[in-house]
Amino acid sequence: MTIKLTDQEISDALAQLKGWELREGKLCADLEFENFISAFAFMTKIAMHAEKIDHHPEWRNVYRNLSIALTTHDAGGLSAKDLALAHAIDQELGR
Ligand SMILES: C[C@H](O)[C@H](O)[C@H]1CNC2=NC(N)=NC(=O)C2=N1
Repeated sequence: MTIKLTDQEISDALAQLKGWELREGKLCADLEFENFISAFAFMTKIAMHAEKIDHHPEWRNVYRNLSIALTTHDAGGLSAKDLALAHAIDQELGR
């Protein structure tokens, strides 16, 4: 069972993360790319990383837009794994 972050831990983490916000208990970001292929190429890179760390995003892609929501199913909320994946996504974005 993965340990769920406390509200304080989440608040502290959000202060470190730019472009992410808490929505309905999930760590969310809305991204816009140059075109569909750029968005999908990004998703492919993140998919490979997610598989490597065995932690997967919930996401919705419409054309060049990608909405990401991170949560840890077996913690019933946010865990350190979500923060790590958010940082990996930001690194891939170069932000
Ligand atoms: C069986 C498999 O290891 C688990 O389902 C992993 C895979 N990826 C996961 N991803 C996310 N976001 N939350 C999980 O609890 C989770 N658990």
